[in-house]
Amino acid sequence: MDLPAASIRAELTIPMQVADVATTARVFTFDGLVDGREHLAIGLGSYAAPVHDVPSSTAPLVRLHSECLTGDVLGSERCDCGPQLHEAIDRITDAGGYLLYLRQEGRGIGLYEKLDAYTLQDSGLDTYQANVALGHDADERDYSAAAQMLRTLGIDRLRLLTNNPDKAAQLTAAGIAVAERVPTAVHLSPANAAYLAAKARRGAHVLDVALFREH
Ligand SMILES: Nc1nc2c(ncn2[C@@H]2O[C@H](COP(=O)(O)OP(=O)(O)OP(=O)(O)O)[C@@H](O)[C@H]2O)c(=O)[nH]1
Ligand SMILES: [Zn+2]
Repeated sequence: MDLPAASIRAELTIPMQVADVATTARVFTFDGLVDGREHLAIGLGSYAAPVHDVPSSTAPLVRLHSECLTGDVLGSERCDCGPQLHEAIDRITDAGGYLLYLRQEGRGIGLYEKLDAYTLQDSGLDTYQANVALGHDADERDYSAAAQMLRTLGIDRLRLLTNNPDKAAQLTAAGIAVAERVPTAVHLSPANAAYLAAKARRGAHVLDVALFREH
């Protein structure tokens, strides 16, 4: 699939403190992304160093993290996005790689629509049925911009931290080699059990029960 080339718009260093872990992030913004959204690439560990210092022989650990304001910022327990974000920051800081923070709130339907979908879920629909009831696809995410960002950073081969095979399939179709799919933990809480069960039932995610972590 031919994607137009993007370019780096700015590159800056941000010192971070996440939970107990202090780390440094190298943050990139981009021009020319196909969906016009303000996605970030965040280099961690050895990739927090300027790109030209990074050895090209190692496949970086990469997570495509879809924005979830309620989970990432507010600590909502309706989903497992917040703990997965923190897990990704820890693991990528150790291994070296990139967190792509993708502005795909609500699997691409936006924040207000996601909250409407939550209301429908409170009256009995599951997470995918609620999207469809609102006139959306079950999952509207397209990872073309993520592939453009990776190309721009000089990454054409990576290890992908995810339980979602669609992310690997879309990157592969865009010409990025996924050397390995590294499972992310499943962070189980009473409030997100139905959501995780719906994901497992739909079968589009590989949820390894051994990786379920109780809060
Ligand atoms: N529409 C909708 N979006 C949701 C809901 N719960 C979480 N999300 C969004 O789903 C996205 C995260 O997707 P998940 O299916 O949890 O995980 P994933 O990114 O596909 O897979 P992993 O890489 O394994 O974490 C974020 O954008 C959340 O805002 C929901 O009930 N409805
Ligand atoms: Zn979430």
